[in-house]
Amino acid sequence: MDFKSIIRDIPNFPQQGIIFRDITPLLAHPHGLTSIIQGFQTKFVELNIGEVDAVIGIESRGFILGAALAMSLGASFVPVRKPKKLPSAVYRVEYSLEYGTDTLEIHQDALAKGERVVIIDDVIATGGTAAATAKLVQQTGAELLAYGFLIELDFLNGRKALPEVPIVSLVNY
Ligand SMILES: O=P(O)(O)OC[C@H]1O[C@H](OP(=O)(O)OP(=O)(O)O)[C@H](O)[C@@H]1O
Ligand SMILES: Nc1ncnc2[nH]cnc12
Repeated sequence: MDFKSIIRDIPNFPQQGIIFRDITPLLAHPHGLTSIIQGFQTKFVELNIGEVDAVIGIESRGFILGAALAMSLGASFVPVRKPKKLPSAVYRVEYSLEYGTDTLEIHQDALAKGERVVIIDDVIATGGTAAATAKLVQQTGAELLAYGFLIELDFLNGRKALPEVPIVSLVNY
């Protein structure tokens, strides 16, 4: 499937100068989500990352892709959320976005030490969100195997902000 031809470009959203890559038309396509998940799985197999115990999905668009991948792999799904959403004890990290700053949290008991995990999100821009999520995973003691992004904005060099694990992206701009 030609993802790029289905993803919609919205200029000047949510701020002047940003081209927002809108994945809703791809999610609306009857085979869109299946093709994305197949894309992740094929690339993870090629990279030989091995058995995945848990998929970490980053709020909110990462929940859609992460939950679908977890189902397909027969793995756990663990949400990383914006602040004050998770009800039990959390680890917390602050990070920068392409536009603004934010905080992310994970439940302290969400992952066991040594659990083998991948982090999934729709977009890597500056890499701040994904790097913050790796810090949260590190605090739990789980093992980060790889990242999966539907979209990578190459010109922002986000992958330079990430730890040295394989990075899969399905569409590049
Ligand atoms: O690489 P970065 O510069 O950190 O940017 C990437 C993040 O920005 C977007 O999230 P947003 O905060 O807009 O949240 P949403 O998924 O809830 O719309 C996107 O879904 C990624 O999570
Ligand atoms: N340009 C962009 N399009 C969609 N999501 C984003 N998240 C950060 N930058 C983005």
